[in-house]
Amino acid sequence: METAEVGQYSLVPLGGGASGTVCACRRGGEAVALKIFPGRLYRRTRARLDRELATLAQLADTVGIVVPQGVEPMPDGRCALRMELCTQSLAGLVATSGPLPVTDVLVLGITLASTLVAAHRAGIVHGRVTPSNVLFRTSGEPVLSDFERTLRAVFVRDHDHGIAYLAPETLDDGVAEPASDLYGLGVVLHTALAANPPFPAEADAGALREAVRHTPAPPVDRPEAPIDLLVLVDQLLLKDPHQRPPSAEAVTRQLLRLWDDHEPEPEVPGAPRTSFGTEVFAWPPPPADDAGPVPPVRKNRAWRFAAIPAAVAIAAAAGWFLTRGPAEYAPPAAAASAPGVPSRTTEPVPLALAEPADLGTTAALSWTGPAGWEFAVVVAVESGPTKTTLVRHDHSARVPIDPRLKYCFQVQATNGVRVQASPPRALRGATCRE
Ligand SMILES: Nc1ncnc2c1ncn2[C@@H]1O[C@H](COP(=O)(O)OP(=O)(O)OP(=O)(O)O)[C@@H](O)[C@H]1O
Repeated sequence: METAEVGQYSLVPLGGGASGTVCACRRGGEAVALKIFPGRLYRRTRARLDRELATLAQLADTVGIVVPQGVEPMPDGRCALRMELCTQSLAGLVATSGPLPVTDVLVLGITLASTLVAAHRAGIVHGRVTPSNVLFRTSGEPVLSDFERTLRAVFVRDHDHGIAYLAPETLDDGVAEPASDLYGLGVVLHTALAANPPFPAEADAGALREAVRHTPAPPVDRPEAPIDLLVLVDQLLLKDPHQRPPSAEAVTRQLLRLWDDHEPEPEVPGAPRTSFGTEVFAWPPPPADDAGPVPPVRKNRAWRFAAIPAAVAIAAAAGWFLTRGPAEYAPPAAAASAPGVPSRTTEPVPLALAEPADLGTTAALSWTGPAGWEFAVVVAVESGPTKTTLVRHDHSARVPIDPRLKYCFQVQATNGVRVQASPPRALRGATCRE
């Protein structure tokens, strides 16, 4: 792949369009993705973009999305949006590896549907959920990128761009609603299962518009896939937004039920495996005096993703738990076996939250839990809102609190297959339901 040197930057172009060219960028010891804009950003656009990024950053606490880290100047005077560098997109993955195993499709679906739950609850509609906007982290975790609607509004693309992936109701005016994101999820899952989108992307634009508007999506030919998964994909791709599943929550619940019933495919020795975590571009060899760390090139590493990312597993559990109303706690056993929560085995693991320390405007929490699991802290105001924050492998956290209010706390743990919750702990005499 062609590499350009710009000042101290080594740039490998990954693709792009009207809103900019995305490049993998190595500079010093750091590797990032840069979306380099074709023109300058006006002050008002920049302010709107900054607000949008701040809102997205809140979502990134609980679900997998690529949140750009900010706009920065380039050595050649252009400016660029800096993002974490992912390995590849779903579009790239199916182009090289073919259809994904059903296990991976379920993980992908649960991850993306949970992400849409969080986005839609925050009032954010993505509007372009497509296979090239589904990326994979180096860990293999699938993430949704390209949420920045501000850029799409400023750098307007060719009217026919990406119509193979767009919901029929958005073809004319581009206005997307939550149901349009569900259609996008259908396109993504169809592509993951069939290695092609439902309608051929290379078709003539007029014929493609007609097909997206009127032709029923062709069924996916995967006899080994659960029939309910194939039916769900068909429902997501219905032309009438009102006939699609009612919400991202409903889709997440349905996918989690399928996950609970699903037996992962046995590995066939020598058979090609999905490589969610494989890097697809090779950096040029570093100059001899460049001793800084560079990201490892793992061109042939096959990596099978068969666990739900911790953030998503916890968000799914918390989502269920929250639908029961403010400050209403599910008992730990119920949380672990709640419908919709990944729970292949029910053997409890030791997980206990110590008495919280009241520091006025913060509470200090600490807990014990199984090694290697990831944790999230649930903070609920008595008869008020609840917030869940992923803290990964830490065993303590300080959380901001209002000195006037009573709180309940809980810790949730996940190994990517199960979620378990600690008994709740009260602060200032709050009543926490067991
Ligand atoms: N953070 C990133 N890390 C790695 N690759 C990325 C990253 N962001 C984008 N890409 C890849 O760069 C390419 C260009 O992305 P871009 O978002 O500009 O356009 P697109 O996704 O192809 O089209 P659309 O405008 O319809 O979303 C895509 O192939 C995408 O998968």
